[in-house]
Amino acid sequence: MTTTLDYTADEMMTVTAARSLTTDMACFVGIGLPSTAANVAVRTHAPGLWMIYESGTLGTRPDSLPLSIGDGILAETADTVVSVPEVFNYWLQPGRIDVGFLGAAQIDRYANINTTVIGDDYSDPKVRLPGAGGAPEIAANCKEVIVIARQSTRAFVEAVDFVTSVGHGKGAGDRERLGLTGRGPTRVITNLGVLEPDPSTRELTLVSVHPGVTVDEVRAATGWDLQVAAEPTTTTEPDTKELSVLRSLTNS
Ligand SMILES: CC(=O)SCCNC(=O)CCNC(=O)[C@H](O)C(C)(C)COP(=O)(O)OP(=O)(O)OC[C@H]1O[C@@H](n2cnc3c(N)ncnc32)[C@H](O)[C@@H]1OP(=O)(O)O
Ligand SMILES: O=C(O)/C=C/CC(=O)O
Repeated sequence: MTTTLDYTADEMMTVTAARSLTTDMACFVGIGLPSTAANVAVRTHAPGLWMIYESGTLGTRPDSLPLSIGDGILAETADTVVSVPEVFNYWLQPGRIDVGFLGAAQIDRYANINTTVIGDDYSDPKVRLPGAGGAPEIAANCKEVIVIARQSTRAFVEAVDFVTSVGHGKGAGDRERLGLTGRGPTRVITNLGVLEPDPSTRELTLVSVHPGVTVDEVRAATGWDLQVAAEPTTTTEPDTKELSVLRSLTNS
C-alpha cells in the first residue's frame, strides 16, 4: 500500500487511540501510552476533552507529558485538584467518567489485563510489573474502557498470568455477574490494528488493520486463535498535524 507520510507503527497506534476520544468526554487517563494518546487528542480534534489523572487532577491540560500521576504539571494546569478518595468515591465509582484509558503488559481474548506480574509464582515472578494502581477500579467503573498495547504473542496471551483489571471476564454476562457497572473494554488499539469485543460473546475481534499490515500478521502476533471481522477495515493514517503534535510531545 502506498503511504503519504512516514510514520512508525507506534505513532499509528497512538494517533488511532487519540481518535477514539471525543471533545465531550471525561477521560480517566492512565500513565504511559494512554497519557500520550489523550494529550494528542486534546491538542487536535478534542479540545474539550476533560482529562483526569488519578492524583486528583481534574480537567488538567499539561504543557508536556507528565512523568507520573504525581507530576506537578498536572496540578498546575488542572481546573481543580481533589483528594484521591474523592476521585474514586465521587467521580469514578458512581460512573461519572466516560472512558478509562489503560495500558497492559498482558491481555487475553476477553480483554482482561495484567500489569502485576509475569510468571506463575506471584512471590517469585519472572518480571514484576508496575502493579495495579487504580486500574482495576477504572476498568470496573468507567462507562467504557479503551486499552492501548503493543501486539505480540508475549503480550496477547491465551491466559494472563494475573488478572489485575477485569475486562469481560470469561465472556458474555461475566461483568454483570461480578457487579462491574461499566461496559468494560470497547476497543483495544495496537500497533497492528484495532480489536473490539464481539457483541454476543465479548471475545476480541479484529475489526481494523493498520495500513501495510495483513490479517495474518495480526494473527501471528496473537497468542490465541484470533477472531476476525468479515470485512476488516483499514485504519486511516495519521495526518500531518497529528504526527507533528505527537512528535512535539514525545521529543520534548
Ligand atoms: C491510572 C494508572 O495509570 S494505573 C497504573 C497501573 N499501571 C499500568 O496501567 C501500567 C500499564 N502499562 C504496562 O503494563 C506496560 O506494559 C509496562 C509498564 C509494563 C511496560 O511498558 P513500556 O514502558 O512500554 O515498556 P515495554 O513494553 O518495552 O516493556 C518493558 C519491560 O517490561 C517487561 N515486560 C513488559 N511486558 C511484558 C510481558 N508481557 N512479558 C514479559 N515481560 C514484559 C520486560 O522486561 C520489558 O523489557 P524487554 O522488552 O526488554 O523484555
Ligand atoms: O498508583 C497508580 O494508580 C498509578 C501510578 C502511576 C504513576 O505513578 O504515575
